[in-house]
Amino acid sequence: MLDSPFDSAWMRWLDRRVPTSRPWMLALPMALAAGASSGLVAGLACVALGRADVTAVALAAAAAGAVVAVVLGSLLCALALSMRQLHQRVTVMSTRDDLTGVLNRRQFMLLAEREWARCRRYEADGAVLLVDADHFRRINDHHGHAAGDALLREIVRVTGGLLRQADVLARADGESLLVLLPQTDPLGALDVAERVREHVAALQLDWQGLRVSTTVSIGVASMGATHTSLDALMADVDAALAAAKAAGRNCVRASPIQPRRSGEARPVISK
Ligand SMILES: Nc1nc2c(ncn2[C@@H]2O[C@H](COP(=O)(O)OP(=O)(O)OP(=O)(O)O)[C@@H](O)[C@H]2O)c(=O)[nH]1
Repeated sequence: MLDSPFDSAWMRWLDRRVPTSRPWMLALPMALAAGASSGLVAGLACVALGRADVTAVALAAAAAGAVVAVVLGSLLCALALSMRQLHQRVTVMSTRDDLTGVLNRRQFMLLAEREWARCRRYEADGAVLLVDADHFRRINDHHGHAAGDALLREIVRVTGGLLRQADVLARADGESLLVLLPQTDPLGALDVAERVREHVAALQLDWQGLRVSTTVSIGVASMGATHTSLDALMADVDAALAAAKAAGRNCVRASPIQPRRSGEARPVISK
């Protein structure tokens, strides 16, 4: 949950009492309570002053009180509903990437930190992938920034379609994505990375009659005992991506802590 002025105690109180679909649930009880109490007060005042028209004054006061309460209740409802919408919008803006709609890096790091702690606590498996589009500058240069944007969205769509519900997909920055794979061992992470690589390589964006495509290089790092912090893990995944780029792109490289596959000189898989 975000820290924001919308999280103040009174906002939360109001929010609980104003269901989106039934705003009258606040206005109606307020009107009844205000009408009854102002009628009662007016009636008592009439009795105290010895006036004869007790009932008429009490009824008039009750009606006036109810009207005022309905107006106030409606205003409060409108305020609560617009604050809620604003809160939802601020939450989306601060956690999601505008272009692709997936989580932003900041939010990813919060979730990764939690997963990191869980893995350490229970000695569980988990992995992070860093997926970076290859030579993306050329896409922008040849087809324009809008085509690059559309291709990025397609890469996100394709990648997201390959992940489980518990996995987390985020935009790291520019043309790179981060994937968090909870409960995934090193070989499982390599398999996911390889599938992402293959599916992106097969992607063909139809852009103004032209076929636009790209490949991705992917770094993989598993949450192992050798990492003393999440930062160390992220440094490993950066290094693995750099190795994939250096190896010619359109391939997957894992950080050295990955167990080796039989016969491999390095713990990597590639195209
Ligand atoms: N269309 C579009 N382009 C972006 C976005 N973010 C970053 N880029 C572009 O991605 C390109 C990244 O360029 P580089 O860092 O040189 O990397 P690259 O060309 O992909 O080369 P390698 O990563 O080394 O394979 C730049 O042209 C950026 O403008 C975006 O949101 N939309």
